[in-house]
Amino acid sequence: MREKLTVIKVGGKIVEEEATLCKLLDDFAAIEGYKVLVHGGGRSATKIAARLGIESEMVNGRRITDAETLKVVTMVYGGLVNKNIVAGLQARGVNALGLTGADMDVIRSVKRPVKEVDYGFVGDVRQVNGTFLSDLIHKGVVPVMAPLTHDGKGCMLNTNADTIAGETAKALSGQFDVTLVYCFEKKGVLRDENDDDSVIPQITPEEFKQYVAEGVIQGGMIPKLENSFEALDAGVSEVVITLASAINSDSGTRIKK
Ligand SMILES: Nc1ncnc2c1ncn2[C@@H]1O[C@H](COP(=O)(O)OP(=O)(O)O)[C@@H](O)[C@H]1O
Ligand SMILES: CC(=O)N[C@@H](CCC(=O)OP(=O)(O)O)C(=O)O
Repeated sequence: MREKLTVIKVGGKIVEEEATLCKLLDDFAAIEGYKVLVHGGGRSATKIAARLGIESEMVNGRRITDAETLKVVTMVYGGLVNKNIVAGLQARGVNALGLTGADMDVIRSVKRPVKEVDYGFVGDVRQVNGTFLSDLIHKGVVPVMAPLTHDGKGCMLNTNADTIAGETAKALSGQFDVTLVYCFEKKGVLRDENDDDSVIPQITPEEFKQYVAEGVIQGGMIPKLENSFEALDAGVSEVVITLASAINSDSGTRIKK
């Protein structure tokens, strides 16, 4: 039987506020067994870019990343956000190691080809070094992954954090029985975004299509669910979308194949 591993992805709204981040780190530290934390930080990047006079533009949930924006996201995700989380986990007795995709060639990507939109320095994941990550994890290290990849030719690339989480979970599913948890500021996927108690307990691909057509699921939730179905198809055992402060409970939305 494969050993259990939990991959938690935490988004920008949770990491930018000290109180919600501290609670998340407490809860993450309490998870038993092997674990990986993947973080976003889009909101922090947008705010710091604005302070530097750089405007942010998102298209279909992805940041248009020109050369100046790439410098900002590399500093914010690979530096500020990642190291705050690593230090916070070390303070809680978790032996965290912060990684971008470039470190030890963990995640290699290719610059997204220009079609209708030119995303600039955005990377589509091609390869995750699951063996290296699995060796680290077995040594008692807890990887903390930033949403940055590299092209193998010297260029860092910006990659959506939900995608990093999905791809990491997929790469580790050969060695572990992986549960992927997307946690954010709502209780799960909601039937009515304004009603916190309208959590949809489980979603199949057919129901997903229906909810998108009805406008129930929209925006950033669409790629999150697409990543979830892809992860399940690739061997991840379970995918849950839930409230950040509830990662150690059974609440939230379970994604079904
Ligand atoms: N049915 C839904 N239930 C919950 N959230 C939804 C739903 N449809 C769209 N959303 C939106 O999806 C967002 C989460 O996606 P995103 O912003 O990409 O997350 P993250 O904070 O994890 O990066 C929520 O903040 C919410 O506004
Ligand atoms: C290419 C791309 O869009 N990258 C994302 C990476 C950060 C992220 O995904 O952060 P959240 O999880 O907080 O949204 C961005 O720059 O916003």
